[in-house]
Amino acid sequence: MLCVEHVTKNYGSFTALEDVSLTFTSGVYGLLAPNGAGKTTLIKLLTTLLFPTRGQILWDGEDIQALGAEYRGLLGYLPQQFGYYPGDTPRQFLRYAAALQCIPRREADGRIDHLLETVGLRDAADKKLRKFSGGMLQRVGIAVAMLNDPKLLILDEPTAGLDPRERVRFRNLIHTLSGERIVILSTHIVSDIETIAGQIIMFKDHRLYCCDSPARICAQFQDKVFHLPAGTPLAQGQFLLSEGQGEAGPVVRVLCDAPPSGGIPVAPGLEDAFLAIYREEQP
Ligand SMILES: Nc1ncnc2c1ncn2[C@@H]1O[C@H](COP(=O)(O)OP(=O)(O)OP(=O)(O)O)[C@@H](O)[C@H]1O
Repeated sequence: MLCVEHVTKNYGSFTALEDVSLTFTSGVYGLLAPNGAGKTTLIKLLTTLLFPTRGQILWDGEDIQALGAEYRGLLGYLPQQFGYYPGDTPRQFLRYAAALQCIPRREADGRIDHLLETVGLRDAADKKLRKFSGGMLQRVGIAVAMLNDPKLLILDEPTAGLDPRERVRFRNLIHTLSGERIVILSTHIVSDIETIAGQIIMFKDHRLYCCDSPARICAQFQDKVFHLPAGTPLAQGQFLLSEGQGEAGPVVRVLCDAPPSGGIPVAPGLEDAFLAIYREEQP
């Protein structure tokens, strides 16, 4: 079990995270917040690339700083951008990564075959990485992160830049790999985690806003989301979520406490919740 206890992280006089407490057991956790909210900061703290200004992070009750290499040995991490040698094949690159982790060659080779199969790269195992698409490279990255069969798998915006098909494929892969481990996945793409994250963590004003299931987060906005015909002037207290196509033509999706005249109630989705929660924060 991983516990973040009252963690604050300052960069000089700027507070990126303030008094954050979280408990992670097994399953997929999605870190969902707008750019600059502190997702990468939390990930760097969890991967010991940064240390808290205040508070502590515990793995099974022991401080991860004190555990050091022992903690990093049970961690798999895919950063936003991972470095690789374009002239390598996935198999060569995975062997290199396994050697860095001191995994014996024979054990590594068996594991690499299994991982290449799992991430759907068996047929491309001996092709040069320079020829790979973004999605294929991300699958190599996740295979590297899985080499040590980690108990804790951390993925920082793993689907950024992938096309929809690769995104779905990657999501399925994460779901397959989650099993008994803790998977923490950062993103600002709602659809990436709506279906696979059991718990969604949101930050607001650099503090923890919630850690809850997608259904419970959406339930806060039950009976508050409506379709109105496009072009309807919005009254006070009505917030425009998005524009789109309804069954009877173009519509606007509106958040408001009382049903607007002519409004058709619709079930709130996680994207509605995201837009509603961060409505004061203009990009
Ligand atoms: N080394 C640093 N020095 C000063 N400020 C920093 C530093 N790293 C991050 N920040 C600031 O801390 C805040 C949180 O940054 P962080 O990268 O954690 O956000 P994020 O949610 O991961 O955003 P993104 O989705 O854009 O990566 C931002 O305002 C950022 O500018």
